[in-house]
Amino acid sequence: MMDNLPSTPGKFKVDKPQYHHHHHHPRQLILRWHHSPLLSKLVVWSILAIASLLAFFLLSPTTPNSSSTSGRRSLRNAAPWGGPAWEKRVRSSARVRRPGGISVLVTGAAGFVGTHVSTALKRRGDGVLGLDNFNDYYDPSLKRARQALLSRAGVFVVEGDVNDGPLLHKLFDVVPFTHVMHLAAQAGVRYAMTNPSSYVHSNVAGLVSVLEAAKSADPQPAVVWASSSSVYGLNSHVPFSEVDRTDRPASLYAATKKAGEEIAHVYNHIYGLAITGLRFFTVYGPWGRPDMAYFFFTRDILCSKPISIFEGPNHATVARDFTYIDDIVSGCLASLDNAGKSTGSGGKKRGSAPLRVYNLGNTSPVSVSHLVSILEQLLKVKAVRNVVKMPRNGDVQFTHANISLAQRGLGYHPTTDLNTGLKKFVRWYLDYYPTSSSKKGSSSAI
Ligand SMILES: O=C(O)[C@H]1O[C@H](OP(=O)(O)OP(=O)(O)OC[C@H]2O[C@@H](n3ccc(=O)[nH]c3=O)[C@H](O)[C@@H]2O)[C@H](O)[C@@H](O)[C@@H]1O
Repeated sequence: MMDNLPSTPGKFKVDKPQYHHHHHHPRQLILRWHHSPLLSKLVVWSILAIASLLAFFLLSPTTPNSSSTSGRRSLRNAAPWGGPAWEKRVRSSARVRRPGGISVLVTGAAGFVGTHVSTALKRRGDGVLGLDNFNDYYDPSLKRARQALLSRAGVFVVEGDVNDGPLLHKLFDVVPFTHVMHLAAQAGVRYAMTNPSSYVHSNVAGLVSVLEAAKSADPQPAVVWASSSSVYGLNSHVPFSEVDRTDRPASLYAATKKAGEEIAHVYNHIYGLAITGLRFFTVYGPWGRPDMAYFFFTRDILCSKPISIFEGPNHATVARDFTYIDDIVSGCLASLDNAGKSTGSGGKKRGSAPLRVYNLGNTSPVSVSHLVSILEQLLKVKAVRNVVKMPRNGDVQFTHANISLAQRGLGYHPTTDLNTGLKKFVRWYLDYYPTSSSKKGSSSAI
């Protein structure tokens, strides 16, 4: 499956911005030199040379904000943006429809968490504008289905990349967003060994691009973004608390999320941006990510394909603090509501602003083998289990969140146990892939 993935997934090249820069026309410069024909000729030639160089760099597929591999996707694949009709859709989607409501730019809106957070915000009357590049790290048709869901809820998703600075600036020009919910990222712990550069591109460069746009915006929004439980890495102090060490990541994915937390400190310190990082603990549920174990275990169990269950050294169990999507959504909304205010404007800091990190977990780790048992019960199909030694490709043996900080700061109280949450996932799965239970031996539905 991994072989089909692009080297840099989803880095859709976006069209050049459609607004105009006001440069002096070259003729205005030339006219001043009309009394000296040689000089004017020289000037004309240098201007032409500079202009063609500029045109080369601006139109080349490897402009600074795109990775070299993204050039494989030609400009014609990009969705156009800009223009009065587009701006109207953007404004309408971002319009607040309740007193005291907030207006949120949600990046990664067609992603798993992004879709749920966007619809929840819209439901309570907040303004929401989505941004997503619809990359093909996993089946883009699932993202399109989520987009349809969002569209029915009144959320417009702009098709573009977080690395596209001009697009972000344009969005902030059109809408004075009060908040940014930055969820766009290259997820997945093990895939980082296959495609390391996509993690740097999305999770490091992409985050910087979003924070750059946010710090320049006037008013500056407060930023809430997705970090990861994986930042705890080799930490063995349980349950994981925000004060524990996070300087020993076990995967490049974790390292890019940890880098993001340090980058957040910089933008808070220099520009007065209010920033909250959320360390999500293995989030699952309806409309989830097909690259996650609970999802592909379900698919594979249904078609009697063997599944690999990892175990640690000396047959130690591997466990995760699986957290249900609705609990995560509550935590995200509470984070937005408690984000505090950015103090700067137009790139200048006016005072200190909050900088926070919260664990959003479930506080009850479950072994992978028990997760499989629950799925077997719900699907009424026995899994073909292969217990294998956990490969050394980034996984940690267990995660367990201490959530007291989020309880105090956000009123975060997860209420869904794994059994209940998986029941809802399986119900959705069988509804979304209706042939999956009858079509034995085929996994083509995904
Ligand atoms: O908590 C997080 O921050 C991370 O949670 C998940 O990462 P992970 O916990 O590794 O989730 P899965 O890939 O679904 O794996 C779940 C468990 O199943 C195990 N597993 C995975 C794959 C497999 O074939 N067999 C197997 O036993 C893993 O070792 C892990 O213990 C997400 O995929 C990350 O994007 C997210 O950042």
